[in-house]
Amino acid sequence: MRIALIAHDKKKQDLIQFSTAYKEVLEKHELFATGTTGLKISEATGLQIHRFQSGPLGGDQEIGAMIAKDKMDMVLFFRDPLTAQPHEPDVSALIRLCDVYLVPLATNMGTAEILIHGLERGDFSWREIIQARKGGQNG
Ligand SMILES: O=C(CO)COP(=O)(O)O
Repeated sequence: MRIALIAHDKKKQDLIQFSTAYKEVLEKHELFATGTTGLKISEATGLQIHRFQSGPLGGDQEIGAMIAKDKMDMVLFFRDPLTAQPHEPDVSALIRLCDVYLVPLATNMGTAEILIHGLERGDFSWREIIQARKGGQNG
C-alpha cells in the first residue's frame, strides 16, 4: 500500500507522534509525504519516506497527481482548521481527488487511528485487488 502523510505546521507534532506510535505498521508500506512533513517524520522515526515539494510549493498537487493515476491508497492529512493556508485551493483539490478515486482519507488523528487499525487488520486489501486488476495500465 502507498500511504501519504501530510500535516500543516501546527499539526506536525501530532503526526510525528502518530508515526512514532505506529512505526511498525507504517514501515511495511511505501510512504510519501509533502516536503517538510516528510523530513520531520523521517528525522524523528527513521522511516523511509519519498518526499515531494513542500505543500505551499506544490506538494499537495503532486500527491493529488498520484491519486489521479490510482497510485495512492491512503492519505493521512492532519489539517489545521484554524489557520488560513496560502494554498487552500490545493488542499481542497487533494481532498476532492480522494473522494473522486475512493481513496481512504483521514483529516484528523481520530480518523487516522481508525484507518491505521484497519490497515493492520488488512481491511484495505481491496485497494490491492483494484491495483492488480488495473495491471499497471496507468504506467
Ligand atoms: O502544507 C502542507 C499541506 O497542505 C504540508 O506541507 P509541508 O509538509 O511541506 O509543511
